[in-house]
This record gives sequence, C-alpha cells and structure tokens, in this order.
Amino acid sequence: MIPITYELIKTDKQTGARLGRVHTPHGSFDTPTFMPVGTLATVKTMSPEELHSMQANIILSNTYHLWLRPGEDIIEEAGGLHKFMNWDKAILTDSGGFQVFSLSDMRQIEEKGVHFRNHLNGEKLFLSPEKAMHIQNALGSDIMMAFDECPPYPATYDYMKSSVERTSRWAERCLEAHKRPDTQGLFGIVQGGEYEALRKQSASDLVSLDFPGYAIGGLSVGEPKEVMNQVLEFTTPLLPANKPRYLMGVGSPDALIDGAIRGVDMFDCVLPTRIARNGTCMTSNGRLVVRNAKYARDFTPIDENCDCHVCKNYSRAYIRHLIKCNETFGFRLTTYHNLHFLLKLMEQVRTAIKEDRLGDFKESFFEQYGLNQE
Ligand SMILES: CNc1nc2cc(C(N)=O)ccc2[nH]1
Ligand SMILES: [Zn+2]
Repeated sequence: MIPITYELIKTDKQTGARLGRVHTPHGSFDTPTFMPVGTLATVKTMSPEELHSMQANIILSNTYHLWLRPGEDIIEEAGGLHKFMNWDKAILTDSGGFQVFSLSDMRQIEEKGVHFRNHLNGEKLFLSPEKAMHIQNALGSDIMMAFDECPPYPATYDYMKSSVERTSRWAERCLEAHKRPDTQGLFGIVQGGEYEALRKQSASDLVSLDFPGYAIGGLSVGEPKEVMNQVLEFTTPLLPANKPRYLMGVGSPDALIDGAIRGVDMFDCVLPTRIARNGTCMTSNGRLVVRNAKYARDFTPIDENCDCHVCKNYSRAYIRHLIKCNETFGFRLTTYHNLHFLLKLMEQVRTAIKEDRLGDFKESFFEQYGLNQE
C-alpha cells in the first residue's frame, strides 16, 4: 500500500501550474499548498485548534530539533508526533540534513554520514541516512525526507557533482533503512545547485528509485530569485507528473506564486511565523511593520482586505501596543494573521489555476503587493 498518493486535477492554461490533491494517512490536502513550520512540535504560539480554523492541512516539523529535544524515544513512547502534539492532520518531517549544514559550525562529511556539534551544547553528534530514517520512523510523520547534503551557495561544479552523487547513494540507503514504507511516505530530494546537468543527474538517480514524491532542495540558500526560478524552470519537468513536488524553504508571497507557476505543489517556510514575532505582517498591500510608531493611533485592521479573525477584531494600534510591551498575545495575533494570509494566498492560487488565469493573478497580486515586475 502506498501511503502518499497524488491526484493531478488540472493544469493552468496560462502557466505550468497544476491543481492537485495529495492523500495521506492523516487526511488529504489540495495543492499548491503552504505548510506552516512547527519546528519543536508546535507552530510557534499557535494551537492546533487555531491551525484548524485557518484551514492548515499539513504542517512541517524538524527531525534534527526533535532528536535533540525531547528525543525521538519520548515522542515514540507518546504514540508518535501526531498524538504528542495533538495534531490529527498530515505532518511532514525534514531529515535534519539542512539543519546540520545550516546550524552547526564544525562538521565533517564522510560517506557514512556527518559528524557535527550540537548547536545547543557543543557536544559531538553524528547523523546518517539510517539514523535520519530511524528518527522519522519513531516520529511517525506521514511524509519523511531523505537524508541529503544541502550544499552552500555558491558551490563549484566539481564539489556539487560529488555531493549529488553522495546524496543519491544516501537516498538508496534511506530506502533500505525505512522501516514503515506502508504508513510513511519517503520523498527524495533533488540537488545539483544551479547546474542543469547535475539537476538532471540527481533527478534521474532519484526518479529511478521510484519515491512517492520529490523535493527540490539546495534552493533558498542565498541565490538570487532569478537563479531559483531558472533552476525550477529546468528541474520540475524532470520529475514525474503523477507525484507531488515540494520546494523546500520557500517562502515569500512572490516566491510561492513563481514556484506554483513553475509546477511546484508544496512549500514550507519559517518566514511568516518568524517575522510575526518581530512585529512584521504580510498584507495585500505589502509588508507592514506594525510596531512602527505611525500605527500608535491607527485603529484599522492589519489588512482591510483580510477576513481573518485578527483583522475582524483587533486594530493595528492594539497589536502595536502588545508587541511593544512584548506581550505574547501580540505575537499570537501577528502569527495567526500571517499564516492565514499565506494559506489564503494559496487558495487564491488554486482558484486561479481552476480558472486558467494564474498569470493574470500574478500580475495583479504583484502590482498591489508592490513587487516590481521583472
Ligand atoms: C530556508 N531555505 C531552505 N533551503 C533548504 C534546502 C533544504 C535541502 N534539503 O536542500 C532543506 C531545507 C531548506 N530551507
Ligand atoms: Zn488578517
């Protein structure tokens, strides 16, 4: 039994975007979709009930962080991550590959795996394809990610080539070590940086291993957005049309729209929750730094075009006051609104695909959001 299946419903006549539906053991979700990030088994300051109310249908959690705290053994003993955090819809866990390369300073990559230091206490740690599979099997996530190397940007062709080849060997070891292929779907991660030949090599290695879904990795690591869009342009067509495509670590409203246009189905990013905690909100007219003094007597909602309960019941002045006083409720309000904004944006993208007008939608959204058209 394959636990993760994808239904391609239609493609947009104006662009390469696809309307689809992903089925998982913890429910289905329409795509393109955005996944709120719940690093330490919580989408920071949000309750599961609030995530339900904004119609989040899948969230992401980080294997590296949960391995360190509280430990996958405790979560397994609780009955798995869904039970532990009282979330009954889909969960995707990443493999820890990215955190090892982004969080820890000392690290030594070898064929067997990666030696590095715990970013919390400096102790020596080791992660491998087998260990990453063991942890994710213990967490019980619906979608697991293969253990890969996310190389720095920029990287030389030679470095990238040997990294892609090792990531492909690691992907095979992940399939070998995965203990629950009937209830947890394992996605391969395509690497190769900005090099088309290496993206081709990585994609063909992974497609031949027949994963139930594929992620495009190695992006949103400091490259210009034109490079990201170019890499997507020549990478998504290499992936099977009947499987989900997940662009890791993206992103901003414009990157979500540009990714969907190039055939991406799933996105995750800490941006909406992270900027919320320093008092910045996404609105249909661009970003709004609600902690700014000019909002001290502004009794209008964060976004007059938003139908979320925050915009219906609370003013910029009130939210600014809470943020300035470092009141937790203030961060809860900005977080709820930002997540609702991105989830709503993806709903508008899906409707635009249905009506074959995603290109037009991009124009009008970019115009209103204040993004200069390239
Ligand atoms: C925030 N940017 C980002 N790039 C990523 C790349 C990967 C990857 N495995 O290549 C994973 C998570 C990522 N997050
Ligand atoms: Zn709102």
